[in-house]
Amino acid sequence: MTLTVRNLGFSYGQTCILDAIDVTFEAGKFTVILGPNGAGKSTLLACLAGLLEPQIGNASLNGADIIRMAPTTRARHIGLLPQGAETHWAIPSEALVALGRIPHMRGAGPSADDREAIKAAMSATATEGFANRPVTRLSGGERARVLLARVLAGELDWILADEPLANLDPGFQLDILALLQRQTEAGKGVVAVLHDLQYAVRFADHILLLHEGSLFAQGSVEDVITPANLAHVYGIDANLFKDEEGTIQLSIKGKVRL
Ligand SMILES: Nc1ncnc2c1ncn2[C@@H]1O[C@H](COP(=O)(O)OP(=O)(O)OP(=O)(O)O)[C@@H](O)[C@H]1O
Repeated sequence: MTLTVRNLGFSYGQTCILDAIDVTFEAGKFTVILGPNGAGKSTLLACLAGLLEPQIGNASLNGADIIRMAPTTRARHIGLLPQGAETHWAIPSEALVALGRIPHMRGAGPSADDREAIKAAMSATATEGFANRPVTRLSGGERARVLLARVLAGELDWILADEPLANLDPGFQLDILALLQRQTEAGKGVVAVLHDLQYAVRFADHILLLHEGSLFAQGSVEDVITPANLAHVYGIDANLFKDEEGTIQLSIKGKVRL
């Protein structure tokens, strides 16, 4: 399963938001999209999820244009965890997670497979404890985990996650990153927008660095997280180094002095 973006351009009215984006996403890899606020990260994910139609070029799954796929077919392959998803519907958590199985259901309620997938997703996100509680009565971090469980329950080939760590405490942030990493080890493709460069360095197999709607750099951590790229895109003074255990870490010293 290959997810590909070819010469993709997206505009709101006359304003160009994404320009000439070319990427091949690989299954079994953790791809992290980085870039400053407003760089176009969420817009790119929305194009990959088939929610926005690019005016130029396309996003395709195994050669099929994503925007032209039947919504149910698309939903069996690609799941989007949107940024800061609010829920105003007092639906019990487990019922919300069960919605992630709808693309697989054939009419007559959940099958044994559906129930198993819902249980596994809730266990992986440590959300079983509030299965019966309405999502409107959860904390921001608890709700974020339930929403991720909904995507996991779909057992999709591709998980697109827009800032999946927002609202999570450091322990859960690491749990969720490890969980997403396990998905890639099981052969799924994960594409996540992150703002935390340290986590990107630690977890990414491939990094896309967006800047003002263009793909400023892409490649491995060492290819992309360079002092010159970080200074240009974020205006920060930072560099990679190896700690005593030989693990690559990022040191952020501050803003670039002009
Ligand atoms: N519905 C819209 N109409 C017009 N412009 C929009 C709309 N949605 C987003 N934009 C603009 O598109 C640009 C890219 O937005 P996008 O949400 O993709 O950025 P982002 O990189 O995800 O940012 P952030 O890190 O702040 O979440 C921004 O300049 C934003 O103001």
